[in-house]
Amino acid sequence: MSLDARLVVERDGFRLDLALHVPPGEVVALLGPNGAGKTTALRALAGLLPLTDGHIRFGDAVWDAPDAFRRPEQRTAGVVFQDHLLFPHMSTVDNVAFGVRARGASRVVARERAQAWLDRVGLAEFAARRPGALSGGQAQRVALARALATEPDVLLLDEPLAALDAGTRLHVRAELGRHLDTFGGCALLVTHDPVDAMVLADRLVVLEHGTVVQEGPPVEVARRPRTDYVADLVGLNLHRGTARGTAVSIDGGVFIVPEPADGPVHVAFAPSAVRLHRERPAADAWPVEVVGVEPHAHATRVRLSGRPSVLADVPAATVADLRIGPGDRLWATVDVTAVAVYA
Ligand SMILES: Nc1ncnc2c1ncn2[C@@H]1O[C@H](COP(=O)(O)OP(=O)(O)OP(=O)(O)O)[C@@H](O)[C@H]1O
Repeated sequence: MSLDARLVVERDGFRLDLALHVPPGEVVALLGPNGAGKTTALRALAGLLPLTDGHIRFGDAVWDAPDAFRRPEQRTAGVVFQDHLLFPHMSTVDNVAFGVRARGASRVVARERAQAWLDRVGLAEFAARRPGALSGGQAQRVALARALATEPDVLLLDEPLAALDAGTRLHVRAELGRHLDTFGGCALLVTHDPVDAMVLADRLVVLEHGTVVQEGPPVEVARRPRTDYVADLVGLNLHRGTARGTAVSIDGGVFIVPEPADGPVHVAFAPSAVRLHRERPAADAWPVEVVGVEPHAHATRVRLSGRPSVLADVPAATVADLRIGPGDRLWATVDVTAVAVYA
């Protein structure tokens, strides 16, 4: 059964309007900048926030609609929040058993299932510990076990890895990925982190100001960003221009692209595809001024203003060779084979 929703939530001048259809087995990542409405969407799905308008249905069951509202415990959803919210006075196994009990299982069945799930997340020996005696990564895995132990139809994950340090995050992400692969229900993951989204999700839905600005498979979104936020997220230069054949006018300059097009287009390319020169090397080079130089991964990232302005990742040797520094005037070219052009 699928999750089908149109989430409209209005409050204090903010409006979320998001249509979602998630078939069983699909993992959807909701991405977006601060205040885009991601948590609002998740809270509405969990039943912690009523809709202003729209509906939430799982199969034939109506979770929210103008004339119906199911409380959180009446929805077959499992929720994992960033701060995992385990009960501090209960043992780990009781924390996991709690949700199972709340859905009507006997104490014995709930404990058995909780113990089995702790085993699956590799924490069997921590069953008797209180949450205060667990590390952040362990607590997050307990929260995941607690959500999955209820055998939810819909799994809602709100920044489940955000509170973890980089090393722990890597492990918990891999483990979460394994559980999501075998999870047969619908999963929604809210995240700021493009890596989490790319690794864990089958589909990305990008929200800005409460509305969807782009959605699609991760590879597609990463190759063809449609907003500055998405371009920044996936680390590409993005420009909008008007194409006439292989010439695209962008910001008053002319940019040569590999494939002819006509009309309004997006032009995207990686900073590593930009080449910098002291002397004008070719007719398609354009003048740029260096406005920033900073280390970036294994290269140096150079911010350049011009028509268009771009980011360039250049090897340290090139920076030294050209003596690149703020205020320098250089020429830029782009490896055209690395340029994506799309309407
Ligand atoms: N309790 C609240 N009462 C009124 N407005 C709220 C409340 N919580 C959030 N908002 C507003 O709703 C909008 C969306 O917030 P939301 O927390 O859903 O965004 P988000 O995409 O999850 O952001 P973040 O990435 O910062 O967590 C924001 O404008 C926010 O100020």
